[in-house]
Amino acid sequence: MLSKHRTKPRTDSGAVRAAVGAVEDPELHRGLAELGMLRDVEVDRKGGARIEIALTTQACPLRESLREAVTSAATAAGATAVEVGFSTMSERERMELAGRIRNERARGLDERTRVYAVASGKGGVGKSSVTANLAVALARSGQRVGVLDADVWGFSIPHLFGVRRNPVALNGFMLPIEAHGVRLMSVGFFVDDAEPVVWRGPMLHKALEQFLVDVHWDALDVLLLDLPPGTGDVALSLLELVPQAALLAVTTPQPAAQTVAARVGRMARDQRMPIAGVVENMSSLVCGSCGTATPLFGTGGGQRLAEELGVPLLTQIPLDTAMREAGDAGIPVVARDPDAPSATAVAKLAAELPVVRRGLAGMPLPLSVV
Ligand SMILES: Nc1ncnc2c1ncn2[C@@H]1O[C@H](COP(=O)(O)OP(=O)(O)OP(=O)(O)O)[C@@H](O)[C@H]1O
Repeated sequence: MLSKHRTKPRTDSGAVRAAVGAVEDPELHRGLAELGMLRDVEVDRKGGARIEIALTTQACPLRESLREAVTSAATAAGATAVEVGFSTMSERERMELAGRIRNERARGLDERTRVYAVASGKGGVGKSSVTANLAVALARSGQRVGVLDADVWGFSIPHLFGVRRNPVALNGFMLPIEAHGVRLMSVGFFVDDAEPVVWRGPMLHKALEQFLVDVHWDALDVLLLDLPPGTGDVALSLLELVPQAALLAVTTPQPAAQTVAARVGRMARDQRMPIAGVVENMSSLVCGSCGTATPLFGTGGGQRLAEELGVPLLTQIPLDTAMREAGDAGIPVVARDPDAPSATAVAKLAAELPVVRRGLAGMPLPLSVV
C-alpha cells in the first residue's frame, strides 16, 4: 500500500537548471545558459544539487562571486544542498562565445552612448575623484555607466575603485571590470604601480582606440573619460576617436587653476567639442563639528571659468575628509558615505548633468573622392 505521506522531492533538475541558467555572468551580463556556461545540473532525491559551470578561463577572477550567485539561485529553486564545480570552456566553445558577442551590436560604443571627457588644466584638482563618484552616482540612478581611465601616465581609477586585477580577455576583446556598478577599463589593470608608462603618439592612440573599440562596453548609457591633466596627445586622440564627447571641466576655486582650466576649454572650442559645464572641486572646507565653511582655496574660480566658457557651473564640491578617506579606501564616497557633503554635491551633478550633442555645422565630413 502506498504511504499517504510520501514526500515529494522539493525540486528537480529542470527547476534548478532554469534558475541557475538565468544567473547573469557579472561581466558579460547574460544568463549562464545563454552563454553556454551551464554545463551540467544533477539533483538527487533529497534535493541535493550538483552543478557544473564552465568558465571562460581557468583563472577566472569571478569564480567565487559566481559560486555564490549560483548557490543562492539553486537554493531559491528548492535545492537542499548545493555543490558547485568549475571546468573550463574548450577553445572551440570560447571561440563560439566570442563570435556570438562580437556579432552583437552592443560591442564597443553605442551611438546612443553619451560621452563626457572629464578634464582639468592641472593635476591634483580632483578630476579622477569627480569622475569616479559621478560614475557611481549615475549608475545608482539606474544608468549603465562606464569609465575609461585615459590618464595613462597617472591612472588612479583602479585605486579609487579598489580594483587590482587583469580584465578577462576573450578571443580578441576584453571585458571591462565592474566595481560599484560601474564598468571600468584602465592602463592600470595591465601594469604595476611602480612601472612607468612610456606610451606616446601612435602607440598611445592605438591603445586608446583598443580601449574604445575592443572592450565589450555593452550598450552604455554614459561613458566618462578620465583625461590626463592639460591639453596633450591623449585629449587630441580622444577627440578624434570619440567625436561625440562633451567636455566636463574640473577646477578648484583658485585663480591659477581656473586660468589653466580655461586653456582646456579653449582647446575644446577650437576642436568644436561641446562643453557640458564646469565642476568646482575643493570649494570650501566644511568643519565636521560646527559646519562652518572656510574657503581654503579662495572663491569664485568655478563661476569665472563657467562665465568665460559660456557654460553652467554644475556643482561645487567641498573639501571633505570623507571624500579623501573613501578614495584611500577604494570605495567612492557616493557609495561609502552618501550623506557626506561631497557625496551630495556629486549627486547634484549626476542629476543635472546636461545632455550635450555636438553640432555638425562647419565640420569636415569624413568623405573622400575615389
Ligand atoms: N573634494 C575633495 N575633498 C577632499 N579630498 C579630495 C577632494 N577631491 C579630491 N580629493 C583628494 O585629492 C587627491 C587628488 O585627487 P585626484 O587624484 O582625484 O586628482 P586628479 O585631479 O585626478 O589628479 P591627477 O590629475 O594628478 O591624477 C586625492 O587624494 C583625493 O582623495
